[in-house]
This record gives sequence, structure tokens and C-alpha cells, in this order.
Amino acid sequence: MVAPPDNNVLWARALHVSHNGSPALTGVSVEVREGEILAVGGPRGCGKTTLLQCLSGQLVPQQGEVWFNSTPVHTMGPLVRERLRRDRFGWIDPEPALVPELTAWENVALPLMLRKVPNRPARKAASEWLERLDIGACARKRPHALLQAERQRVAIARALVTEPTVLFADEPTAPLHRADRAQVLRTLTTAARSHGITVVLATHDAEVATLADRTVQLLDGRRVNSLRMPGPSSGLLAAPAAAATPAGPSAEGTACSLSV
Ligand SMILES: Nc1ncnc2c1ncn2[C@@H]1O[C@H](COP(=O)(O)OP(=O)(O)OP(=O)(O)O)[C@@H](O)[C@H]1O
Repeated sequence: MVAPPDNNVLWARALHVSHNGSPALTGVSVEVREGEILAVGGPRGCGKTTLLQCLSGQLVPQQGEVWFNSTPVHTMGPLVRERLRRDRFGWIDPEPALVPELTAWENVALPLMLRKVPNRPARKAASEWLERLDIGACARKRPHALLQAERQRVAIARALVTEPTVLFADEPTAPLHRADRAQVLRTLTTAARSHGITVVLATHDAEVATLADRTVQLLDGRRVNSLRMPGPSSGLLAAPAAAATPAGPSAEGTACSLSV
């Protein structure tokens, strides 16, 4: 086992995962540099979620290695991986899973309270993140009183409030309208950049990927290319290349879920 280069916050090598015998990742390698916004693109079912689950320590690959800041994640026990996810990573799902009984600010403050941050600073941090995501006015509302785009912003604020080292966003704007999608994504990436948070963003939407620094493309569980974007403000996405990289055999395994 050889440690990866120092400038990668995450580094995965030759990942093989199969779900109930059918291959989801076959020999995928990827590196994520500190502070970058990396999009993982590709059509539905190509393995984007599975890759994010492996990188975030939710899922242990049947073969291959995952390293976080020069520490092997694939050899960690479940409790250590859980602590790593809680302390260093944030996660955003396609559908915002908020606690219905709590107000927006309480939902956002929840991860801080779970870390025993006292009420007043937790509330202050939650309010600041809601402001940053342009939903300060919704702080006292409960999820049912919010629009879908507002709920997703609350979920994003909750994922960012702990200022994680890496934020994993799995199709974070999938259920939103086109206009909301662009705005929510722009707010997310701006907030992450200004706080030096590395983002790994799964999307099948080429437009969404234009906000990333780089795109890694998957197809049928294999990596097919890597694009460096012209810049977050260019609004342009280069056409995906189609040169396939070598892939290996598949393995077996199961997924598990991640809490905030
Ligand atoms: N828990 C599971 N059990 C069985 N098969 C699974 C499971 N999770 C994913 N798969 C299968 O593994 C493959 C890769 O799925 P994955 O969700 O990683 O792809 P994806 O690119 O994120 O897809 P989508 O864009 O639809 O979310 C798909 O064929 C999917 O049906």
C-alpha cells in the first residue's frame, strides 16, 4: 500500500464495486485536489453515487483503495469511518431530508448541536449560513412551509455549517426547476470556494458541471475522461471526450447510508 501524493485531499485507485453481483464501478481511479470543485458526470446508472459513497467512506470497495489526506479509508473500521464522515465530510442528497418538526435554523444548527456546540453560537452560525444562501428570511419556518428550492438551500446550509473539508453533493439540484438549479448551484459553489471547501459533485447535467473546475466522466462504471473547465464564470462546457481507460473485474458489496 503506497500513500498518494500530498496535494490530493482524496485519492482513489482502481475501485471495484458491485451491487448484488452487478458491477457499479470497474477499476475507477480518481484524485481530488484541495479546494477544487470536481464534477462527476455521466448518464443515469453509470456509478456516480457509488463513487461518491466510496470516496466518502460510506461504502468500502471490494477492491481498490481510498485515501483521505494520506490516510487510508478503505482499511478503517466502521466506527472510525463514521467519525471521519461526521467530522470532516458533508453530504447533500438529491432530495432535502430535513427534520419536519424543526425550523430551518434548527435543522441547520443540528450538526453543530450533535457536536455539543452551545445553543447561542450554533444558532449564530446557522443564521449566517442561511443568510449566505439567501434564505435568512426563512429561518423560523418549518420545512412544510418552504418551497422545494428553499428546502434544498436549507439542506445545503446544514451540510456547510460545520465547514467540512469535503462536501459531497449527489445530484443536489435534480428536483429543481432550471432557474432554481443554476441559482442554488451558484450559491453552493460560491460559498464552498470562499471557505476553501473541496466539493465532489455528482451530476448528469452538463450545465451543472460548468460550475466545476474539472469533470470526471463515468460510463457503465468506468472512467472515460477528465475535463478541466475553462473557469467557473465561463458558462461553457467542453464536449465530453470518449477515450476509455482500462477497467478491471467487478466485486461484491453493499451500500450503507450517511447521517448529517
Ligand atoms: N443498493 C443497490 N443495490 C443494487 N444495485 C444498485 C444499488 N445502488 C446502485 N445500484 C446499481 O449500480 C449501478 C450504479 O448506480 P449509481 O447509483 O452509482 O449510479 P448513478 O450514476 O449515481 O445513477 P443515477 O444518476 O441514477 O443516480 C446502477 O446500475 C444501479 O442500478
